[in-house]
Amino acid sequence: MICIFLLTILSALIAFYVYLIWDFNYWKKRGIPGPTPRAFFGNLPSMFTQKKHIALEMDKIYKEFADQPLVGIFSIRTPQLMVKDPELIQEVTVKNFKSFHDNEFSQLVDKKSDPLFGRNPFMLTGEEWKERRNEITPAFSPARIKVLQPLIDEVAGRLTNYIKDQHEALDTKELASKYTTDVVSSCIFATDAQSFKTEKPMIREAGRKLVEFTFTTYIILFLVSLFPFVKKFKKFQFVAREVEIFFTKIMVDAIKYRKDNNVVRADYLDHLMQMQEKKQLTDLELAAHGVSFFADGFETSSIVISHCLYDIAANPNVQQKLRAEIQNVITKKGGLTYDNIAEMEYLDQVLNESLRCHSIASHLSRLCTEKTELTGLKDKKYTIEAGTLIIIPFYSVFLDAKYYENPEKFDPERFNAENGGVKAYQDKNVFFPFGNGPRKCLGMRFALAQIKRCIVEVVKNFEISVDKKTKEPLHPDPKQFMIVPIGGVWLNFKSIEK
Ligand code: HEM
Repeated sequence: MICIFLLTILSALIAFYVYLIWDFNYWKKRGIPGPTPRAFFGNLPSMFTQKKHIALEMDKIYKEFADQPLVGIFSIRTPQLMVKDPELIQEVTVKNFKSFHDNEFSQLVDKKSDPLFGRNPFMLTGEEWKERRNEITPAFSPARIKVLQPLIDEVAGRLTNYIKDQHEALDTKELASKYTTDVVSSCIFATDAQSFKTEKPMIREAGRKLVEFTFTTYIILFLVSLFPFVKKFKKFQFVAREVEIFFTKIMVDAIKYRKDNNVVRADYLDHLMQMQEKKQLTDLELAAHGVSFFADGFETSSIVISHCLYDIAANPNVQQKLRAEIQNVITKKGGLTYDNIAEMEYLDQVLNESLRCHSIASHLSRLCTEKTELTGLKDKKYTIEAGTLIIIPFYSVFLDAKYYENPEKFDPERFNAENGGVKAYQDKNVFFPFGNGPRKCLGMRFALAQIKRCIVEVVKNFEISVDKKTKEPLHPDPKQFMIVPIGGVWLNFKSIEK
């Protein structure tokens, strides 16, 4: 009896092992090079062991296959294709977009399983994605963002007052999260999130729950990597029900307040209200739009702000030059309007260089939805099967010495006008911090407006320096999905007396 039992267990283990390694010849058969995968882990063990950030793990593979345009890798047992060559990246994201319009997350949720995330453009696929993106794009026009500028200014003022009241080094990620939470909440929900006043304000806590990867999230990601077919039958819920109820109520209240008090302001909320009338959207659908803006808007921008302030603090010459530009614009133009800030060329260079040195994530992803042929260098053809997940390792591309001289150096001058500006790198397809092609970041204009306003506010009012509590060189925290430094970014702020 025991023998039969042990034999059954052994057979099951062997069957499972064979299942795990069954496809490990996939890339070899197609003539695509790649690192040897390990049973159970594939080539990206840190996705689950969390010993190293996934960006560093991918970077190791990227460098190991330095001269290869494509590298075949495995996530546990599933073949994935790392596309490294800039021309091929352009083919996937732009030229052949019709075969690569979805991303890796889009298969995990739907509207039924997760009413809020299931309606976020980032998660949608095909026609529904297109429709939703078209619906919301006008809300991010320069005119609508300009209307929000006074709200952003007000929060920038709160930020300055808050910093002045502190007498020790501050964790800039935390500081920037307070700022972006208040800006985004004021711009979408017309509500003061009170991040600078209260220790744990409700909106910030709910926002935290929206973006954090919980243990359950990791289990789901692990299971779908192990058994990819599960995605066909089962969709998941990432936003907890209580968070869904919280944000739906905020959205409904904001709209009611506007209607009851006849508030007219041509902004994002106004755009949603017009859509509600035209398309008979439900409260839940409106809340989903609001939550998309909130979730996509506060965390990403706060990471970028904290990295950019770190770069400015660590490079006193850059700080001086930037402060001079800001003073100059204020003196000549009389104030910090949306247009005046947009005209600051050096600020743009500094921010772009910071986005290059510190990508917010390891890669973009695209799912191949129909068999497609890509054309590489010397007209070499590569056939990509439907279902293949494409990994575009932008973290590594931006730090590749082939495209950037002395890539580890923070040097805003590489983006100056004499060198062709940022366009020179965009034309070579080696700079795309907001993604590329029709699926490029929808909130880029808003992100730039809130980030630049924050940087200008801080550099105008404070001399900043890196505090010894910061662990240098910065090293990505393996426990976070986005690239956030271990231990935080601690800066000292010295008020500039006028
Ligand atoms: C500096 C801050 C930000 C960065 C670096 C950033 C970066 C990105 C990237 C890399 C993508 C994927 C693009 C692709 O696959 O080609 C993306 C998508 C997206 N972002 Fe952002 N983002 C930022 C801020 C924002 C903000 C503030 C919002 C909204 C208010 C936003 C809304 C979105 C949306 C809706 C998508 C999905 C677009 C689609 O799939 O059609 N992002 N972002």
